[in-house]
Amino acid sequence: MEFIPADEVKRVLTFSSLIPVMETALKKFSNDQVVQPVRSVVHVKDSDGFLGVMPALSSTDGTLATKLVTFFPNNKGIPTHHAIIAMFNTSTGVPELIMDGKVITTMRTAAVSAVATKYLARSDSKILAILGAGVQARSHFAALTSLFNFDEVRVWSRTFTKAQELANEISGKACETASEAVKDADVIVTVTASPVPVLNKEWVKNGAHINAVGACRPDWHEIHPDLMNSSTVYVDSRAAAIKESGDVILSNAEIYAEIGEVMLGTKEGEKTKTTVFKSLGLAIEDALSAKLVRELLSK
Ligand SMILES: NC(=O)C1=CN([C@@H]2O[C@H](COP(=O)(O)OP(=O)(O)OC[C@H]3O[C@@H](n4cnc5c(N)ncnc54)[C@H](O)[C@@H]3O)[C@@H](O)[C@H]2O)C=CC1
Ligand SMILES: O=C([O-])C1=[NH+]CCC1
Repeated sequence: MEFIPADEVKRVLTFSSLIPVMETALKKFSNDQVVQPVRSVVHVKDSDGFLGVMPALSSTDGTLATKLVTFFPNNKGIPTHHAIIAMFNTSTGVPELIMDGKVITTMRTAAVSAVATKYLARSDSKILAILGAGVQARSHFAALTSLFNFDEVRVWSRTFTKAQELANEISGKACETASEAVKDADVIVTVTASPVPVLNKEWVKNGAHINAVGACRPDWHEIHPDLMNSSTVYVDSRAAAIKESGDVILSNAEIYAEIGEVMLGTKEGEKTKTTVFKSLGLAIEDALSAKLVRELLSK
């Protein structure tokens, strides 16, 4: 069977091609055009990692796929996330190919945040703050700056030298504290593997937009409950958020809408308060990204 390695995926996939596909994926998901259970997760206690199984069917796209993703936050010297995506024939169920899923996970997550930011942030957003300095921090910088012209980009990480490294790469400013990084920021991205909040209510300017991307476990949260409860909360999937998101579960915050509902126009984009987009990652994002990669490779 054909295997498409990471460097091939990386060679063809761009944010300009991926961002519109992610918008379509989110709309289809919130319009019941996708068959997708909440992912199954196997916790690997000894190393505090997990394996997630993420199947999705989009009949209108002729796409049946599943991603297998691992997140081992204690990995040192190798990435914390690894993944493969398998695609199947929708008429026969015959497996057609296996593709690396790490590049897709990295890029589609940031592409989804970029779409959410397009709908929820103020169009004149000037200051971007990134909390975390790993794979998703870099990817989010690339995706968000492909849509917005920020005057200033700030980075905070729990290890200052890591923040400095990333800030040097992107001509941004490294900050010693998260509160300094987010002061007056219009768009904030939280991309840490922290199990406890890294972002507090009193640091955030009213009306800012937050992409809350880490904390994909029910007992982990990145956003302080007071901030969750004083913001308008959007999610990628309601069903997933009430099962997987510690930010939602531990704060008991009300979910206003799925971001796909805002895109479809079935819910208004409510922007008067601070907005939080809680991202967990959807199988349909991976399935349609894999379909896109396949199409780009066949050109
Ligand atoms: N919503 C989604 O679709 C996806 C979410 N994620 C999540 O995004 C987060 C970042 O992922 P990557 O950048 O790939 O991981 P990474 O391992 O490359 O980077 C993690 C970052 O978190 C920081 N960190 C770790 N523990 C911390 C703590 N206790 N306090 C503060 N900072 C801490 C590290 O210093 C590093 O900057 C993870 O939580 C991951 O599970 C990742 C992929 C998809
Ligand atoms: O959707 C995804 O692939 C992931 N979400 C959190 C960790 C990996």
